Amino acid sequence: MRVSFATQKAGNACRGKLVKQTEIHFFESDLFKVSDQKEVKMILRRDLNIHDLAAEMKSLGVGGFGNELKDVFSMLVVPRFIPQEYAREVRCKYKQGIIFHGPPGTGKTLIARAISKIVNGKLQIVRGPEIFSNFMGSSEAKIRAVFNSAINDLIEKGDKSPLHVIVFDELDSIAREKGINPSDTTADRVVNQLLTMIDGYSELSNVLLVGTTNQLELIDKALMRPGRFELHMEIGLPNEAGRKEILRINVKRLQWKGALSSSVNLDELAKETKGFSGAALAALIQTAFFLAVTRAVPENIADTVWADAKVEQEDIDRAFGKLKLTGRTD
Ligand SMILES: Nc1ncnc2c1ncn2[C@@H]1O[C@H](COP(=O)(O)OP(=O)(O)OP(=O)(O)O)[C@@H](O)[C@H]1O
Repeated sequence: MRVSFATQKAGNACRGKLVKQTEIHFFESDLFKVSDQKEVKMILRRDLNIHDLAAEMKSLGVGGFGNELKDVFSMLVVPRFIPQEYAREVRCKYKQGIIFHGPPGTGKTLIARAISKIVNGKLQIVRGPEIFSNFMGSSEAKIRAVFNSAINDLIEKGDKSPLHVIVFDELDSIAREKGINPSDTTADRVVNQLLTMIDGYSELSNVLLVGTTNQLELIDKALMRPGRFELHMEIGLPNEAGRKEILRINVKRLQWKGALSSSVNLDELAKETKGFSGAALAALIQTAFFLAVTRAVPENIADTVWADAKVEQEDIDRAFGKLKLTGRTD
C-alpha cells in the first residue's frame, strides 16, 4: 500500500492502516514544513486509538497499562482534541491537571511524557527540588518562569498555541501543605505562587499540568481542587501481565540486535519478578546486558567484537543477585 499525505487541505488527507510495507511520502506545503523529524512525528502522532490504549502506550514504550488509563484519557486528553472554538460554544471546560501518585519507578513520569507526545505537547519537566533557592523571591520567580513560554505562546498565537504539558516531578517537594512548618516561609510562598499561576490561567487552554509524587497526602489540598491538579490516579506496581509487557519493551532492542538468547524465558521472568517496579525491571535487563558484555570481552578489551554479547539466562540470574530489590506482592 502506498500512502501519500497531502497536507494542503484537510480533505486531501489519506487514511489507512500502516503495515510494514507501507510507503509514506511527505510533501511540503504552506501548512506543514517537513523540515525535520520532529515535525514528521507531530503529524503522525495525531492518530490516537482511544479504544486500544494499551497498544498506544506500548508503542510509546510504556508497558502494563491499558483500560485503567481510559478514564484519565477521556477527561484529560480527549477534550484537548476538540477544536477550541467548538469547545467554547459548548462551554467545555478543560481539566487542568492530574497527579499520578504511587511507589517509585512505576512509570509516572513515563506516562506524563507519553501523554505529551500524544497531544503533540511542548513538554517541560520541572524537578521539584530544583525550584527552591535561598535567595529571597527567587523560588517564586522560578515558578513564574515555568509558565513563561506558555503565556507567551498564548499571547502570540491564541487558539493556535501548542499545548504546553508542564510536569512537576516530585510535586510534594514544592507543594507541601501550607503552614506545616511555620519557620519555612519560602515553602508557603512557593505554593501561593503556584496557585496564582494556575488560577491566573485556568480559563486558558494551552496548559496541561501533570504532577508526580510518592506521597499524595503531603500535597497542599488547595492545589488539588477543581481547576487545578484535580484528577488523581494511583500508579501501582505492575502485575504479572504488566511485568511481562515491560520486560518485552526492555528487551526489544536487544532482540533486534540478536543480543538476547532464546534461553531467556520472559514468561518465567515475569512470574519471578513479583514486587518489581518498571524501573527495577529495566535495571534488571540492563544489568544482565552489562554482565553479558563483560563475559564477551576477551583478555584484551580492545579486541572485543561487541556483536558477540548475548544475554543468557545465567546473566539474568546473576543480575537478580546484584540488584537489591524490595517490593510488594501482586
Ligand atoms: N510501565 C513502564 N513501562 C516501561 N518502562 C517503565 C515503566 N515503569 C517504569 N519504567 C522504567 O523505569 C524508568 C523510570 O520510570 P519513571 O521515572 O516514569 O518512574 P516514576 O514512577 O516517575 O518514578 P519516581 O516516583 O521515582 O519519580 C523509566 O525510564 C523506564 O525505563
